[in-house]
Amino acid sequence: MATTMGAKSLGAWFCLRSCAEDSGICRISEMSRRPSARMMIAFPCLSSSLSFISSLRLSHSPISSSSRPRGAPGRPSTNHPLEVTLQAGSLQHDVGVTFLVLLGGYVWVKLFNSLTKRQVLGQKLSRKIVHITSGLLFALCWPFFSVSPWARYLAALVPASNGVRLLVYGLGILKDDGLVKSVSREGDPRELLRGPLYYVVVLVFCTVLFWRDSPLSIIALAMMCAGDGIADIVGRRFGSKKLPYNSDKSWAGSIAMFLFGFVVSLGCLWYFSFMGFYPFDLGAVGLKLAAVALAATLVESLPITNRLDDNLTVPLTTIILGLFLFPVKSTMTPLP
Ligand SMILES: Nc1ccn([C@@H]2O[C@H](COP(=O)(O)OP(=O)(O)OP(=O)(O)O)[C@@H](O)[C@H]2O)c(=O)n1
Ligand SMILES: C/C(=C\CO)CCC[C@H](C)CCC[C@H](C)CCCC(C)C
Repeated sequence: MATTMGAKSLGAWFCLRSCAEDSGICRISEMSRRPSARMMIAFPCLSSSLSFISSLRLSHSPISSSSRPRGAPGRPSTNHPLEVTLQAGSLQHDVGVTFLVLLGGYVWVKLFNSLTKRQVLGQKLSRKIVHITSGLLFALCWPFFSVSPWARYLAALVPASNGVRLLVYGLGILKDDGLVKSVSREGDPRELLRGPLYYVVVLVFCTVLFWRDSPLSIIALAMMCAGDGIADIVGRRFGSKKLPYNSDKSWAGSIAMFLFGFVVSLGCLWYFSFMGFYPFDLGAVGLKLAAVALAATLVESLPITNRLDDNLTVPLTTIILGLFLFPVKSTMTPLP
């Protein structure tokens, strides 16, 4: 208890020091706009359990020195022992978060496997819920990583290692009926090498390329996970009226995809804005987002699914159109 309090005050002191260095004047309101500070406010239990390392993270905000490439203007790169300690602290922190998210992903897929086994959920519905939730939950964990340049690469290890897992089981090197049942349509292990594998590849690309620097990543993931996922669930149940140009897809599925993709994207943008990553202005973003959601929905509805998987076409369309509508600020930092 005493250690935690001590660590927190030390962390707060580092934050004040960092704020003062960055802007000259530091106000508490400025602190609370920072993602790590937001995290502390929103998740006090998590923040206290992350204890000392987390407290040190207070000094690692997107606008603080550690996010700048070394040698970039603003603050000279030093080898001050304190800075080395802070960097080591955030590496430990990021490794810890990566491990927790990996574990979360594993438990999540297992949970749906067990619900399917106990016939609480049908296999198709269970697979779609895994499709809707896992990528989104993964992205919602991004704010818990530090602003170190290596954070995005560590985070990308989560979908990447799931990709390796899908390869191993999809190629039949190892057998795991539970995994196959939770993520395949018909229970054929080779299916893991298509939709699910593309899905985790898209997660890796969005994490490494856009990370929390641009709303593009989260919009692409919302359209792929929530939009495409709900189209299936609603379309199968209420999709009696088929689209004139595709008898496999329905108006109900496509309308649900547009609406749910749009609303979930908005929710995620608000969440990242609440965490302090980019501003959220409904008026400015609403129409653009609707245009992106419409384009993704149209592409998903085309009769091309046999040749091109929706897990590739939907995020790709979102990103291509989104690049024009939501310009990406270049903050890619080199690996240390
Ligand atoms: N716009 C849409 C999309 C899907 N569906 C319904 O959902 C089913 C599955 O669609 P789709 O996502 O294309 O399925 P798959 O390619 O089989 O599955 P996945 O993308 O998950 O691999 C369709 O047969 C259809 O009944 C729909 O009615 N309208
Ligand atoms: C069924 C799927 C796609 C078919 O269209 C989804 C496959 C999901 C992967 C096998 C598991 C992915 C795990 C995530 C990368 C991590 C989620 C972590 C979170 C905290 C639950």
